[in-house]
Amino acid sequence: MTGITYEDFLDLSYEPDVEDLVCEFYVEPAADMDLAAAGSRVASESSNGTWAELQVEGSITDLSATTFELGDDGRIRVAYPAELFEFGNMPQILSCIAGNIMGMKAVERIRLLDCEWPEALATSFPGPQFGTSVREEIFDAGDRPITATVPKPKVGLSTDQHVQVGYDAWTGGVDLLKDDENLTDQSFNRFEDRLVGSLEARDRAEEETGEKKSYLINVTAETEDMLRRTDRVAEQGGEYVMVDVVTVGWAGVQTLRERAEEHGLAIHAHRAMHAAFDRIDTHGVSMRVLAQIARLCGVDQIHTGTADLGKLENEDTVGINEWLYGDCHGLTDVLPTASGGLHPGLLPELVDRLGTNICVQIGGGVHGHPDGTHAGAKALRQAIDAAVEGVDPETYADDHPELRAALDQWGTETPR
Ligand SMILES: O=C(O)[C@H](O)COP(=O)(O)O
Ligand SMILES: [Mg+2]
Repeated sequence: MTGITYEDFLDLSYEPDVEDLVCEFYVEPAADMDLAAAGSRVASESSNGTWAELQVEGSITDLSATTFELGDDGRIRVAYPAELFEFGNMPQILSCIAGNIMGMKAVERIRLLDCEWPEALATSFPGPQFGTSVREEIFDAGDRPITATVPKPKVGLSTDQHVQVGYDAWTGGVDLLKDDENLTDQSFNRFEDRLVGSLEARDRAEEETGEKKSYLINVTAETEDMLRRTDRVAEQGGEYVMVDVVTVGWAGVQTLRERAEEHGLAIHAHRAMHAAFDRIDTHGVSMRVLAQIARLCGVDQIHTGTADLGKLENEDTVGINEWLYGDCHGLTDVLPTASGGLHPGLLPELVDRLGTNICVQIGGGVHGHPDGTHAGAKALRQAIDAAVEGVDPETYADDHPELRAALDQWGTETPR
């Protein structure tokens, strides 16, 4: 029998194995602890230790995590052995690396900042089916970002109104109609009616414009309902489903990913509620890690912010997007979506900061156009075209009246 205490989880000479999952945390220790003590408690509680000394036999420490780096700025790095995890089970992994430690009294604050995913663990997940290729494969969008719009008000439109707004937006030049995060199957706008009506309107819009159009319909629900709705999207000839990944939970996303592949459907991920985890920058789970999890679980598009240009607080949108584009042991990349308080006047700066390999999603900045949704959609497309061509929007607006009206309305101000 050997006694094992939390101090056994600290080893500054440890060199992580290539199969370890390495996590970086920011830690503020409790008042009566230093960073070494708090850091060892983190590794202990998130793997196989606890507050008390344990008497164990055999090689149980093979499953222990090791804190191997203590930074002056409160950053620590912890290595987790692969055997600690059930491969392909995201909830189990998160119950380790972002579980009890988030509420543990040994730390005042703790934030999971970043993960280095080892190959075997990363590839035990499917990753996205399509990722950034949707721009080319579905929309033939060339060099420009694809565009989406969410009808506003976010809930309350009848099905007929919602369908009409979609038609007006599509024919104005928008690629994707998107449901809002809290619209699913309510009494004023039933999922089934909205699905059938919108895809019929999509077909008409495609015929009129000669462009491919698609619909991000929100299937967020209890898992069995979500799958039934996904089946219906496929039966009706949709290309995408949309899901609120944080509120539905990662188990639900994993299940949805399997069903989406059976139908060849892409997944658009809305991140509603992410800020409960990542808004306070000294605590929780960073958006960077949430985006990594989403990629492993297999979403094709995800909201990653607007690089500080919109109405929502943003963590490092550029850095998160770079991670989503970068190599992760051969997993397909993810198309970042910029959304939340955007309007046409912000697009040159947005494209400057984020590039064109994105989806630009605008709600209020389309439907709040002084001449309505159709004109708002035209203004959005004109602003995109101007940004991609590198033409100043003021100049472009000289012979594009819809863009002119949008610029007169909102200028280049960032809304709140
Ligand atoms: O779901 C979203 O992304 C938001 O509803 C965007 O809406 P907004 O463009 O009006 O901020
Ligand atoms: Mg919304």
